[in-house]
Amino acid sequence: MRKIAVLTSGGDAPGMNAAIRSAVRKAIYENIEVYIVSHGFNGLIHNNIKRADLGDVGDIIHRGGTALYSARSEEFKTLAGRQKAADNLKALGIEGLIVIGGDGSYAGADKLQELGINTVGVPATIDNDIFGTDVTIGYDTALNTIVDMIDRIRDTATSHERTFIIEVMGRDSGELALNAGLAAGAETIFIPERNTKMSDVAERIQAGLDRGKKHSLIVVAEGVMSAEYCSTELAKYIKIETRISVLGHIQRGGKPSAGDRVLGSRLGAYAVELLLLGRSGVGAGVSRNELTATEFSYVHVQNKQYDNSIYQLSKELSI
Ligand SMILES: Nc1ncnc2c1ncn2[C@@H]1O[C@H](COP(=O)(O)OP(=O)(O)OP(=O)(O)O)[C@@H](O)[C@H]1O
Ligand SMILES: O=P(O)(O)OC[C@H]1O[C@](O)(CO)[C@@H](O)[C@@H]1O
Ligand SMILES: [Mg+2]
Repeated sequence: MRKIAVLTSGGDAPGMNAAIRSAVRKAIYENIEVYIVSHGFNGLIHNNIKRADLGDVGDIIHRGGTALYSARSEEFKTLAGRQKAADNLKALGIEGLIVIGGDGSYAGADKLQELGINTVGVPATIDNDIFGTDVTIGYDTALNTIVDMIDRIRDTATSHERTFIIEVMGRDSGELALNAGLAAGAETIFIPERNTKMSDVAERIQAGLDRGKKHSLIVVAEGVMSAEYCSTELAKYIKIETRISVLGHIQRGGKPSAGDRVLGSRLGAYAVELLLLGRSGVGAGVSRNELTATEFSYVHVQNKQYDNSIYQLSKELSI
């Protein structure tokens, strides 16, 4: 393989820049021509593809977001859109594509393969919802951001003796909510992977009040319900003063943690190695600190396991 391209797709994630830099520089190190595509799959369709040099990825390793811009491309979901994308790559002689993104981006990369482009995925999403890797690029930074925000909320919750309901991102995954809840010492965590009864939550809050505990933190994953809905439902069981806080896109921005930079650097370079080994249709990952490659077909059908012991521990510690 002589020419490859790199793009970022889906929600941006801190550490994507480290992965871009690593893929580009590793390719150059291996004497491969490397191209950068801006605006995700839309950029492929509209031919936003340019030859990259070492300097094109300089001074980005420490920045949040993605220097290549990202997109959610509806056109790429059509065969006609994907055909244009594949034709544009082939016209430049590009045989391999590294897709840095989430599960949706993997689905797109998988379909592009069918049109004769070798594709390798690099898992980057704050949601940590990709099977085949213990952790995705961006998750660690987002988790730390959320915990920092909840710490701030705790200050005011304590001062006013209130219950706060904090809504966090994660789409259908409870990973962010679960681990942020444990790390921030939340009393209650709602995640899509578990069914938590509002009546039980109200009972726990009441038991706390009876013991003299005045404030409470409830973390709710957006995949379960909104903070607003949670507040309305809780009010049916217990009369307490509540406030809601929707953390929103603050969770996605910011300087990548050292962990995300290391992960991005490892996986970006590994994706190049996989393409050079003739692999296609696989997602790069780390499992128990070893680099791994998992077939997209497997990634799509497997659900990432959540760790119930973390949920249990959080419950035991937050009485
Ligand atoms: N089934 C599919 N076929 C073709 N393309 C797809 C498919 N699913 C997703 N894509 C492409 O991948 C893009 C990114 O997917 P999506 O919006 O789900 O984000 P993601 O990669 O999962 O990242 P995140 O969840 O972190 O935002 C979509 O906008 C679309 O262009
Ligand atoms: O930025 P958008 O398009 O509103 O997407 C928000 C979604 O993207 C993510 O931040 C990443 O997948 C999800 O947690 C969230 O549901
Ligand atoms: Mg996704």
